[in-house]
Amino acid sequence: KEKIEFTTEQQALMRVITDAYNKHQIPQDVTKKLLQDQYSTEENFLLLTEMATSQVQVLVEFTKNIPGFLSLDREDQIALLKGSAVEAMFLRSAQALNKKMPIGHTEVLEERIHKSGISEEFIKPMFNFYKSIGELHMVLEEQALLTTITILTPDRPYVKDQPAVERLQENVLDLLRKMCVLHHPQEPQYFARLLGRLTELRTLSHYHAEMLASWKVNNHKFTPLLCEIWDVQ
Ligand SMILES: O=C(Nc1ccccc1)[C@H](C1CCCCC1)n1c(-c2ccc(Cl)cc2)nc2cc(F)c(F)cc21
Repeated sequence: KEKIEFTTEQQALMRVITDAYNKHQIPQDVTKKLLQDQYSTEENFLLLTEMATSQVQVLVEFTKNIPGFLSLDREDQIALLKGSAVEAMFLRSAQALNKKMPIGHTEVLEERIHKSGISEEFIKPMFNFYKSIGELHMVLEEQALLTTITILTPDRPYVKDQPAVERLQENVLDLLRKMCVLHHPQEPQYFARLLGRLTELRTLSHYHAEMLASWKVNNHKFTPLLCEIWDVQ
């Protein structure tokens, strides 16, 4: 049985990333609203654009806490944020859906998302992804590290100094690998499965602009920030 040791740097990194991740409150707001009422497709679209806009703002704050992120080239910081915002939102959505809830709440939530106005063709791939995240039963630290790894993806468009991003990402990957052995000792392949989800996440995120454009509403209005980050309008 492998004895897991964390260096002092890794312990500090884990604490900083987990604390920053815990500051996010949006997913609870979304699930609470969705469980409270059945909204029209217009109201759901507005809720999505509002939530997604604040999610981007929260993501910017989160990245400031990633050790070394602010030392990256300024334009590369923007490229990493722009390249990961949609994926981070879908990851948060998956975690929101898979949170432990009172009996029957998850079914209501799923039903309301099915009926939210999203076009049928995207329901299946989206819920497949949510289910595949749920099956992993990630602990909070793993969720926070996986989001960080998504942000620190070196091969995003327009990133100039990829090696600098790789160095930061490697530290987080090393830490995540240890956390996986610690929390899932019976599943030696768990870390690999976790990283495999990032491929599924990237594929799902390719559809996001189409998912929004095909939302069953007459007027697809976006905030300026979403137009910037989400390649819409
Ligand atoms: O807002 C959202 N997700 C969000 C989460 C975290 C942070 C920011 C946004 C939206 C809702 C969907 C129903 C209408 C209202 C918005 N949302 C999505 C979702 C996101 C983007 C596209 Cl293109 C399609 C679906 N999947 C969800 C799963 C959940 F358990 C869930 F609770 C909310 C979810």
